[in-house]
Amino acid sequence: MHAFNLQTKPLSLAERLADLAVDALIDEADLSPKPALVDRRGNGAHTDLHLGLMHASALSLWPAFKEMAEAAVDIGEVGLPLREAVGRIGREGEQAMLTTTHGVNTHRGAIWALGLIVTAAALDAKSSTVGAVSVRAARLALLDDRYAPRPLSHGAQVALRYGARGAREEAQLGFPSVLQRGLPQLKSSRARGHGEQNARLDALLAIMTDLADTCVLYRAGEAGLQAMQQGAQAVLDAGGSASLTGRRRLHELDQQLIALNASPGGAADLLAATLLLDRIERDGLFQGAF
Ligand SMILES: CC(C)(COP(=O)(O)OP(=O)(O)OC[C@H]1O[C@@H](n2cnc3c(N)ncnc32)[C@H](O[C@H]2O[C@H](COP(=O)(O)OP(=O)(O)OP(=O)(O)O)[C@@H](O)[C@H]2O)[C@@H]1O)[C@@H](O)C(=O)NCCC(=O)NCCS
Ligand SMILES: Nc1ncnc2[nH]cnc12
Repeated sequence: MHAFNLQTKPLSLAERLADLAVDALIDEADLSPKPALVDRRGNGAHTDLHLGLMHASALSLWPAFKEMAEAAVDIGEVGLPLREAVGRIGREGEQAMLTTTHGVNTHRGAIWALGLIVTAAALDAKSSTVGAVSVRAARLALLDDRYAPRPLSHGAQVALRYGARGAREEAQLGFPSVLQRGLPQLKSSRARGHGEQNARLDALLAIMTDLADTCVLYRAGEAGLQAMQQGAQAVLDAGGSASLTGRRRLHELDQQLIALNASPGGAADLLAATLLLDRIERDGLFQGAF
């Protein structure tokens, strides 16, 4: 008999969804050149983040994503018991992330967005279109978790100061930045033959054109948000990241946002959500033997 058992056990639905979520986070981190964000080139506008930390953080979240999907399978319906189970698992995931990163917030927004998507997808693996999954995710996000602490987070501070719609509202509305900006741009750039990396960059830029990114508002105020939205639109208007002029505009945007300390971390999370929903819809969830 061979020393190794080369037959791998089929993944459960929860394991497959956790794999897809972690892959989406790693694909987002690796995508380059992203304006003012951590990527293969460097740390963007961040002093406390780097690519290795983003990868380690993504991997540390695998158990939380798996547990959220398992809770969805066990509980079986959208309701307060599932919302509160997922809230508890999300908070534990945040702790695992902070232990891994020694206290740096790498993926708080991503735990929220991708956690809801993983949970919603696991609730009904046969109904895994982008529309169906995002509606279930929104219904979950609309429920109030009685055990959630209400800290004066960066998002809460800019909501008070500017009246901005943050991560919570984005999910409660069914991820409009993903469904109306990121995914249509990803598909149209792919259809124009721009190549996968450029299509993903264009999807990120499309999200940035309209998002009230609370990271940018917190770090650089309304001037920073305007620079992000207008600069992203200028890249797309110039032909996107696959064109020479678009690439020049993208470089200018990178420099401008770094100078303003305006890192679009919320848009990065929503790109990861875009990639995850795209993979779930394109590849389906029935590759294992669950
Ligand atoms: C409901 C929560 C999302 C909490 O939301 P809230 O707005 O109160 O909290 P924040 O701590 O500000 O986190 C929100 C994060 O979401 C991302 N984001 C920003 N704008 C948007 C948007 N318009 N739409 C969607 N997502 C958005 C963003 O995450 C990224 O940025 C993070 C870095 O930001 P920050 O901490 O501000 O860091 P720095 O500027 O670098 O500051 P310094 O530390 O250097 O000073 C990074 O992590 C990215 O992920 C926002 O930060 C939800 O989190 C919640 O309720 N959690 C509790 C547990 C729970 O119920 N979980 C459910 C699991 S399904
Ligand atoms: N690539 C990235 N750089 C900085 N902050 C982020 N938050 C999520 N992804 C990020």
